Amino acid sequence: MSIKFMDKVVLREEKGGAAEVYTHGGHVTSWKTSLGKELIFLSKKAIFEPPKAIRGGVPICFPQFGMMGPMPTQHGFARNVNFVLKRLDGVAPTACNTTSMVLRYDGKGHETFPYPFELRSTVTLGDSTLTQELSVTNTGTQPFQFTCALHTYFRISAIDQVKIKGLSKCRYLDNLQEMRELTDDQTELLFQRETDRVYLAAPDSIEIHDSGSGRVFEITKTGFPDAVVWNPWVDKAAKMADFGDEEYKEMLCIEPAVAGSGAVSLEAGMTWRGSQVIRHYQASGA
Ligand SMILES: O=P(O)(O)OC[C@H]1O[C@H](O)[C@H](O)[C@@H](O)[C@@H]1O
Repeated sequence: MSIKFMDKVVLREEKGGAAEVYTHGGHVTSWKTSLGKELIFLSKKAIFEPPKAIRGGVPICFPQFGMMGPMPTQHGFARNVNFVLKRLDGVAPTACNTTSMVLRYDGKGHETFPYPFELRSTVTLGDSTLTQELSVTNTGTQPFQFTCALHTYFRISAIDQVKIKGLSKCRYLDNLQEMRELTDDQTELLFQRETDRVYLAAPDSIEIHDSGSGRVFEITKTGFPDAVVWNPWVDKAAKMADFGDEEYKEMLCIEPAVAGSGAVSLEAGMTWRGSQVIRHYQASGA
């Protein structure tokens, strides 16, 4: 792992849980239980050198998810630039379980996205929960459209030990079949190969059940209509310079997204909001 000096905020909650958020990309890179167990995947080969995006954690994809928008670069540019720490009204200076970071863009620097905006991400650590709230304000005079995602990399015991509940019968776009629209006919989603899907109008509650650790992650999203599910598997892992060849076995991305269901249109002066709350618990009998 290559690390240059970068600012990060360490969040702590009363029971002993902790999380880390870098100002680079407003990027959550770690979330640990009160027993010190890491819940978020961060690649051992992650490169901490702006403008490179950090591999793992929770990259904020904005103002574009994937190639769904006018920009030539995958996932927009918020994950490549520095956010500014924002003072939270009504929060005591000693409170250390929440942080708010802001990216202000003046519409200059990206020819294909000439629209000023303010993007704010607020991360709050609770007892067994991590909440991330995004807001986007159009600070310009023209309406604009955006797609986005909270590209969350979960740390799992082993990819053959996890299943996803909540996506059965959902329609999805398969990124491995030129975005062909299909329906998920499995009752639970298991992983035996590369998976890269945009679930359309996905339920707001999705669960990861990890039988290896006995852990359940319950993801509750609001504002994001879609959910992306991604695991690069063997060949794609081998092609990524900042990702270990075997690391696909320890991670799984579930990403609340504004993607296949269509972009958000934001009028001048208006604000859009989206959030996810991730709760973890041990399954009974585990
Ligand atoms: O390599 P990145 O630009 O970080 O993208 C990583 C992955 O992000 C999303 O999950 C997309 O659906 C995938 O197609 C992409 O490979």
